[in-house]
Amino acid sequence: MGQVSGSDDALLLELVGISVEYGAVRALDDISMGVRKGEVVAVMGPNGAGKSTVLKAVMGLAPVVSGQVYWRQRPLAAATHEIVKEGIAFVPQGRRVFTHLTITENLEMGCIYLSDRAEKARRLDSVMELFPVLHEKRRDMASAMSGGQQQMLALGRGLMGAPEVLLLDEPTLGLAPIIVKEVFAKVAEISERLDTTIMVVEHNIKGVLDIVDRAYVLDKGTVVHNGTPESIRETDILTQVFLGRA
Ligand SMILES: Nc1ncnc2c1ncn2[C@@H]1O[C@H](COP(=O)(O)OP(=O)(O)OP(=O)(O)O)[C@@H](O)[C@H]1O
Repeated sequence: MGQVSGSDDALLLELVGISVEYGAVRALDDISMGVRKGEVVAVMGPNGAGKSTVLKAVMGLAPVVSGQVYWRQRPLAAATHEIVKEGIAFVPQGRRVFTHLTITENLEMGCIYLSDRAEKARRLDSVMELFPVLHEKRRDMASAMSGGQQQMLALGRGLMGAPEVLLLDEPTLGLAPIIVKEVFAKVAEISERLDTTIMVVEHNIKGVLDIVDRAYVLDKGTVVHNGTPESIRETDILTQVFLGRA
């Protein structure tokens, strides 16, 4: 968890009254949430609660029917590729690495819009320093990497945009327990070393609560809890939503 800075409680990234509809399915129903500079915030909840849709709504990838996303207290109305340039990176569920490209080429895709070659090289160096495995395998094709290594690559590619906020969608999905620990440790390290603000959607409740400052619990498209990991551990809110009693 990085240093939470700023003179007030202003949210760096904020969703206000957001509703999303996929045809007849109301995936998010008037939700409000956000993240302060330096915070690591989790979004948790059962399958279909709307967690991924929260991140997609920020990135302009979900059909928002009402509400507004604010970035540094200003409405965020840019197209998806512009949002990345604004300083918000999205690491999608399932990693989505380019298997037919090398590790280096995959990383470079994270700042494809950048024409400054020296800056691109600087970012490559710093990402490879953070992820020694990517440096070691930099000339290998991504298809030759394990699931855990591909997740590190997806994180590294997100960081190539030098983001202020990193949005992570289920970074530990499908990984072995020992690798899950490594991924959480790396997310915590990114927060500590780079002071990156992080919003992470996770199904691994125990693991994620150990690395976040705060968490939102979603159920059926609404926010049913917002608080510290301690506040969540002290209530039975998770039992209620996961057993369908909320
Ligand atoms: N592209 C889509 N078209 C239609 N319905 C969708 C689409 N994407 C999501 N939904 C529906 O919206 C609701 C919320 O989905 P979302 O993926 O955000 O949930 P989630 O909490 O991330 O779930 P999971 O843990 O299963 O990924 C679900 O009912 C889902 O079926």
